[in-house]
Amino acid sequence: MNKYILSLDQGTTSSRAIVFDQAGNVVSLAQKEFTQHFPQAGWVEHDPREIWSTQAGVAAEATVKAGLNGTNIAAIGITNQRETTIVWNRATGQPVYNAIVWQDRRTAEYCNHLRETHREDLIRQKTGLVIDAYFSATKIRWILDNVPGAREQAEAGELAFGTVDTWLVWNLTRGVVHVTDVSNASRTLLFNIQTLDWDDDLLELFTIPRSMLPQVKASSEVYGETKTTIFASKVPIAGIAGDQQAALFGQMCVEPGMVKNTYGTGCFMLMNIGTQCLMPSDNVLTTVAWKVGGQVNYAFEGSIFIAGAVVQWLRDGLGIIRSSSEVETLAAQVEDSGGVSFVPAFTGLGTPHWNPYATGMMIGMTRGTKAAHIARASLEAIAYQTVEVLRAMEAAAGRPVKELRVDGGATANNLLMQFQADVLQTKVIRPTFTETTALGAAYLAGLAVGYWKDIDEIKRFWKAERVFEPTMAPEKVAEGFARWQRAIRTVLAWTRM
Ligand SMILES: Nc1ncnc2c1ncn2[C@@H]1O[C@H](COP(=O)(O)OP(=O)(O)O)[C@@H](O)[C@H]1O
Ligand SMILES: O=P(O)(O)OC[C@H](O)CO
Repeated sequence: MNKYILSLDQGTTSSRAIVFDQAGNVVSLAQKEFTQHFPQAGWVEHDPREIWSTQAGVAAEATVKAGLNGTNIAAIGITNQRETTIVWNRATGQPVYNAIVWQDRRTAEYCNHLRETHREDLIRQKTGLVIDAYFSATKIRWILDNVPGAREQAEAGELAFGTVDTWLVWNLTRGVVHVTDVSNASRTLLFNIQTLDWDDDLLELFTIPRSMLPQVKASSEVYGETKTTIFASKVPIAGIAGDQQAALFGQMCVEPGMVKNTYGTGCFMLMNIGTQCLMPSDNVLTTVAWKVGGQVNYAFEGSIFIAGAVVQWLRDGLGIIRSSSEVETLAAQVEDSGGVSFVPAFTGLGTPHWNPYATGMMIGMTRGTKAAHIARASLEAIAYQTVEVLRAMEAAAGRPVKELRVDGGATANNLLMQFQADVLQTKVIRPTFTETTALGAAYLAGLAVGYWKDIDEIKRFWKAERVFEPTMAPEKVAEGFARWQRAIRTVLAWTRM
């Protein structure tokens, strides 16, 4: 009987499930968007039950579409939007509050206070991260402080915390397994990436009881078996990684120095730095890439909070396009942005600025400004933010980046990819298969159960579909980037910190 790997990819805007065969090909795919809740300015929440129901729904759909049932599935791999925080009651399995999403800024004030009163460099040495509302710790603390009775229940050992991977495994095993993997743990601001354990000093600082936390496992091992009725038989859950780390693995950036950039809701650039935990002084993060075969691999990361989401905003907020793909046709109607600069800092700024209060700004409009110029300025904003991150990463690594592997929904946009290569002055390589996040989780799961022998076997599945070579004159590149930097400075001058 042929066997397959089922990958569950729980993203910020949708839940996806993909069935892969042994050659790394897609056999079937199902996807469902779910509700975004914005209860106050700067707050972003998801309903954990909707995360689970959409994920369970697409898992069943993809399996059925492929004509399979649980007996044909060798293993399940899970990958997820990271940092998003869920706290639930261990006995009932019910969340005590909505999931607080990675983009949520409600704890920015508290982070500012922490920055003033605590040694940020010490926290950085332990976690590889900066103090920012982006990460899970302050979100857990907020739930314990604001949901009536939550702190008492947590202290009595009645509550469990998890990032989305943990929540999915808990539900897939009906409350039997409470685990996460090292890559997700490294995004919480509670995990010491040197000792690879939850850090007692940080737990004390954020007043979080250790009993709430999941057990931290490798990214590729059998964590348990499914107990849900979705599958006719028990299926091993054998791979977990945060979506950006999974994409790094799916892109086969397995050698130090290899870099990928994923263009989804946000943009996340990761560079493999090998087995040593290096801490650059710049605002580049250090994170755990994965633990496979007993070996931990680290990565540098640059995080951009708004990338493809700016295109969604043009569609849903401004209504100047009907579908995301229309942005390319619209932007192609003009040669350039006509002097318009757009900084889409809708949820603050990440790397390298780390400013939670920054908001969006569009500047340089005239009577001649058309929707096409705004579309173009939006795509340019994605590309220029990426330039800032890549330059910071090069400074951290002490060497230039020669090529960038790209993936994610917005890489379908050829105009954006060509402009990206131009302004980076670096080769941009798009693989044949751009759902690398799901692929990475599938690889991790497959390796754990012997579906694939080793990394060398899966390496040969990666193939370039198109290489975008830089063609723009260097003076033009420099002029455009200088204008972008001026726009960023203007946003930061406008913003309080
Ligand atoms: N042709 C396109 N040009 C630019 N952006 C696009 C295009 N197609 C999709 N996108 C953007 O890509 C994002 C979806 O990518 P995806 O990788 O599915 O993201 P996520 O995993 O964050 O939900 C959306 O924000 C969407 O606006
Ligand atoms: O849902 P995505 O793919 O935009 O990824 C979100 C990141 O994991 C946030 O850190």
